[in-house]
Amino acid sequence: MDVIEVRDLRVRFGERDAVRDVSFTVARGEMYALLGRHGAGKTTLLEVGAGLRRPTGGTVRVCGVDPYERRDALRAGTVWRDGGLFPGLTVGEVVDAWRRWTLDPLTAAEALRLAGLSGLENVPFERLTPGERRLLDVALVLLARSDVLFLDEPTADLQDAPRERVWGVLRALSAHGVTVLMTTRSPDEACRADRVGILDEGRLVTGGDEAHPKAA
Ligand SMILES: Nc1ncnc2c1ncn2[C@@H]1O[C@H](COP(=O)(O)OP(=O)(O)OP(=O)(O)O)[C@@H](O)[C@H]1O
Repeated sequence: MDVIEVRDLRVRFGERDAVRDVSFTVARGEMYALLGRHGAGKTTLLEVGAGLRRPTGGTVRVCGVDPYERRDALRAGTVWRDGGLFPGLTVGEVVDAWRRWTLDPLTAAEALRLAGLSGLENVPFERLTPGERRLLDVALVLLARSDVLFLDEPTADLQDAPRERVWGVLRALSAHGVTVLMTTRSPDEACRADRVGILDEGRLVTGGDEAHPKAA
């Protein structure tokens, strides 16, 4: 079954369609990158997929359910580009605090291992590199056993080594069946995903259901 199904999606702000007639699917364990320029509609699409915004038209299903109506029923996590700021706390303290708000969480050690941050429990948040901060955000959504990730420009502004580290973690998660819908403005980054959908002024100009290797 496709984990993410987007059909004829339209999102209108006032007089303007930010997303129009967009259809695509993402299979379990697949990494799908939405590539587009500034203002192309990537974040809006991610918000709808994550159940944070109701579409104007069309449908979105995540694991077969409407993410806007039944967000609590989904094990889906979202990481925004700006990410969390946790001054004054160590990595372990951040994760422990998050666990207290999470139903049936993973252990802190397991979430940090999956996010490639094992051994950093005692490191203050301020000492983390930008890449490690991004991965800490990933660890926090993994705590809730999320198997669908919506990632807003996960490698933006990272240098080569931390970017590789983030990709390594995402690849490992994908290999274990985690489904990833990510956005990027970089064609090079997009091409590293299993599939790329190019968004231009709200329309998916390529990357709809015409090419779907994992469904074959
Ligand atoms: N809440 C809103 N109200 C009105 N217009 C909005 C709102 N959110 C987004 N837009 C508009 O919708 C269009 C798509 O915006 P969106 O943020 O989805 O693009 P994006 O591809 O994510 O861009 P960026 O790469 O800059 O994040 C833009 O024209 C934007 O100005």
